[in-house]
Amino acid sequence: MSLRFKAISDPDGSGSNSKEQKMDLGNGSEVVYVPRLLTSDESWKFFDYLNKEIPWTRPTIRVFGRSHVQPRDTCYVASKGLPELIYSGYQPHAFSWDDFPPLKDILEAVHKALPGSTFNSLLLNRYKGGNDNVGWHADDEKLYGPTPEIASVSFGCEREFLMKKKPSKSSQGGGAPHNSWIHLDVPLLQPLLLSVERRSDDDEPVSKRLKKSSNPDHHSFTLKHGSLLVMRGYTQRDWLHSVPKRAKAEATRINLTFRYVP
Ligand SMILES: O=C(O)CCC(=O)C(=O)O
Ligand SMILES: [Fe+2]
Repeated sequence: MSLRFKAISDPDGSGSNSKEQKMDLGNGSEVVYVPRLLTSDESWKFFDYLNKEIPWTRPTIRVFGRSHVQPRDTCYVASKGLPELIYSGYQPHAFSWDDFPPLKDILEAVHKALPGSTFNSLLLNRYKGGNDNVGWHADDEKLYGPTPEIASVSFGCEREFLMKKKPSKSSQGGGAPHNSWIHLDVPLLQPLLLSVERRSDDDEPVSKRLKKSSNPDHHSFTLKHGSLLVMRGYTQRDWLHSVPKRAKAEATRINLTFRYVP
């Protein structure tokens, strides 16, 4: 069985962000993909600004009781008065939206694409080549509540974004591990060939860009320059995601994940 993105509105094929596509992951989890939230030119302007102006840091974090230098640069922006974010034993300094005005323009584009959604904090990541990555995790910090909506905007080098289902409760503890759970840190999907920038990709249904997999518990997306990917519902409770190392991804990618802290 293969789950497919369903185009929910593409009346004119104009290449605007009306080409929103939804994927129902089951049990109240959903992913939405907007291939072109921003035009390529706009997106390169934002990329250059962010690459140069954001005070990127590469903190030491704790994972499974061990200290590591996080394998990507990061920065955090949040509205005043929100509780502090702590992840992997690291508490980032919260910069203000006024420190980086173009972020407010990107946030406005996200809000416009997702009517009714509100975001008041932002985690920025910069991957300076194919070695930089984010391992399997869920953004399930209590701070975000049980069903956080996370809006992820990507700039620069296309990278693969993998999702896999967490083991079901019945397979945790006691019995044999869930089949697909054995290689926790090894992507189970073969890498997609990183596509060379092809204009026509914009018009290609995301279903065609999905790795063909017989396993409905694993999905792979190539996140394009200027695209928006939204995870909502119970996605953080039931699924993990990662951006794995890719030797061929030499160029820099910047990703912004907008979140809401109630
Ligand atoms: O870079 C990405 O696409 C994902 C980043 C991410 O998962 C995170 O910041 O929590
Ligand atoms: Fe994440």
